[in-house]
Amino acid sequence: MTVTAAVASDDIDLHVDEEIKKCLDPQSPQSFFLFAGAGSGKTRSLVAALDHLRQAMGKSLRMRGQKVAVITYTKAARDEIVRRTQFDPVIAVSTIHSFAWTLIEGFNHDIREWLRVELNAAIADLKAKEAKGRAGTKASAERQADIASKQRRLARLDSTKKFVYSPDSDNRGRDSLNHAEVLKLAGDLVKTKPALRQILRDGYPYILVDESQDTNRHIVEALFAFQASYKGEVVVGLFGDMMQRIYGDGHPSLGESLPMDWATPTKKMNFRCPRRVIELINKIRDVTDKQVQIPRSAAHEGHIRMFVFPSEGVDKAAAEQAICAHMADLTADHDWLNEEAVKILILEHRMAALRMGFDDLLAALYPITQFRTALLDGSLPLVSFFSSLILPLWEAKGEPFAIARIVRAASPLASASALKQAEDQLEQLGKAQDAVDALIRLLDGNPDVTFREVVENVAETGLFTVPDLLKVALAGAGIEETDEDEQEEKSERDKAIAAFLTAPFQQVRAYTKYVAGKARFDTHQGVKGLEFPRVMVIMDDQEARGFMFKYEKLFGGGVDDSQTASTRRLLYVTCSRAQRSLALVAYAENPERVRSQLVANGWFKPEEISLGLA
Ligand SMILES: Nc1ncnc2c1ncn2[C@@H]1O[C@H](COP(=O)(O)OP(=O)(O)OP(=O)(O)O)[C@@H](O)[C@H]1O
Repeated sequence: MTVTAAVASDDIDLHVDEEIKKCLDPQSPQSFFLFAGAGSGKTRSLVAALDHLRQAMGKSLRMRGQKVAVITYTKAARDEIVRRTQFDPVIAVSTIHSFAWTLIEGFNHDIREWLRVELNAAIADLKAKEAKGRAGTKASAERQADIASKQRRLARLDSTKKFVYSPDSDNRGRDSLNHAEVLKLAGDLVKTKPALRQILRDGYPYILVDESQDTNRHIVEALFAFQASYKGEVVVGLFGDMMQRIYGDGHPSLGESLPMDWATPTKKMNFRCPRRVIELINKIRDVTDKQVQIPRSAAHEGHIRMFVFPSEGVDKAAAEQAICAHMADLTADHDWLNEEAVKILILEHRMAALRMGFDDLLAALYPITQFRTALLDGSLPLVSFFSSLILPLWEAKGEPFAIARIVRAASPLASASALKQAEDQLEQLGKAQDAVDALIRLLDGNPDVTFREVVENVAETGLFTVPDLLKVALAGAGIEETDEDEQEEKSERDKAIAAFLTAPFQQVRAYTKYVAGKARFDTHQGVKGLEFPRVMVIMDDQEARGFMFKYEKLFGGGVDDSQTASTRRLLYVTCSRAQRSLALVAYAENPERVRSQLVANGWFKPEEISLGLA
């Protein structure tokens, strides 16, 4: 066997993990920038680096009270790294927001002075805009309200002793900082306060950042400043891929003009995708940095197909169902017919809601900014009242023990104090049972029952405690019918809750599945970092309504501007999730133009694109 034959081509990137190990050597620490294409094993290299640090350095880090900081983009990614590093406490994994807050929490004086400068600058800016803008308009009224609110906050600053923040909430309290402020503040303070950089060095001599192309630019700049202050003492390791930059928060030119002392290992292989998908994503990438990936030797050929439909007059759900059947035939992979086994990527949550049947619920509440995060993670009390109490109770019908468990845990009728106070405990439990029966009768009796009817039923029997916002909405309904002035004064939020209450209760079932991540739908952005055997990407500019991405422009050979560029990057992310086969579905005003452009630019072969489903 010759020496070259012994080096299998699949090992071409093996040296990268060795290079990173060298960077982590405490005798000669070196920062590094590992940027490489999709599926190249960046996350795997991150975990390998952490394993190495735990083994080689774990003991000495623990003795000095130090930790390795890992910053991830999402909570799901954080949990995954925690799991893959066996919950080792020497590895401190956090999202960017909690990392930033750990750095600055308690620096109340610095926070106060920073806020004073920021608020004054923002007020001056708003006043300048107000002087230039037209008076009496909605924009002017909003500016004035904003100025007044910032002035009130400024006036409160000196009496605020302690600033508070929670990475997982809306931070609406008087002394709260908001998410954007915490990131900018942490970035600015690390850049300008040597003492803070020193604390960071003492606590975290290794800082590794996953998905750093999308990591907030203030924090990224602060990490560069930190590394520059302690060259040869600390390691900052950035993992990412500029082609997968899909949020506006990241540093647009990250990696350009990198300091000379940084190592830049690169990877060439894509371990995830089949050959045909790799060929496609190489083409998509071609107009940017021209990085070309190679498949591993055992990679399958795989399948890609593009289906283009007119944007109007198509039954989209039926078309997508038919595409699954078509893909099953084409690929001889019958799991395309299995709901659970196909990941369908949509551009915005509403597209999933329409397809799954919870559109009224989402359309009512999504526009309210303060509800949005909790609505999408399933924790909004006014909906979780239905999704985690009423729905499970109904689903437990016929299972007395399961019902009793829910009632005992949550019903005031069966609480310990209610039972204690009751003269006859059995009679008290009977009341709870009657309330359960009344609710189930209502739900069974009318498939179109609304959220309002359900909550009214529960309020009447007292089966569960109704959340305050729902109570207010129920009471407000009387006013709305009789007093038009009152109705006008209702806030957007109250209107949204009222609209939600008129939606069919049944919609909560599909909603619950979607927010629990158990549906086949996910957003294009939400699947960054993940992989699935069968992927269907739905591109529909019209349905996505004014979204920042425009597929028809990208496919139709429109002007190459920042919108086309960000759409191209998003397409790169979605296509590169596929492990076996990939179906792209575009709804376009001019399907024929899309087809000819995609064949002309070499992304697809003519037989891989169909107009409609022949
Ligand atoms: N050296 C390797 N040998 C075998 N499988 C690998 C190797 N490196 C990565 N993989 C596999 O390839 C897939 C992609 O790896 P990983 O998620 O780490 O890539 P990534 O570069 O972080 O991807 P992306 O940027 O697309 O999110 C995973 O299934 C992983 O287990």
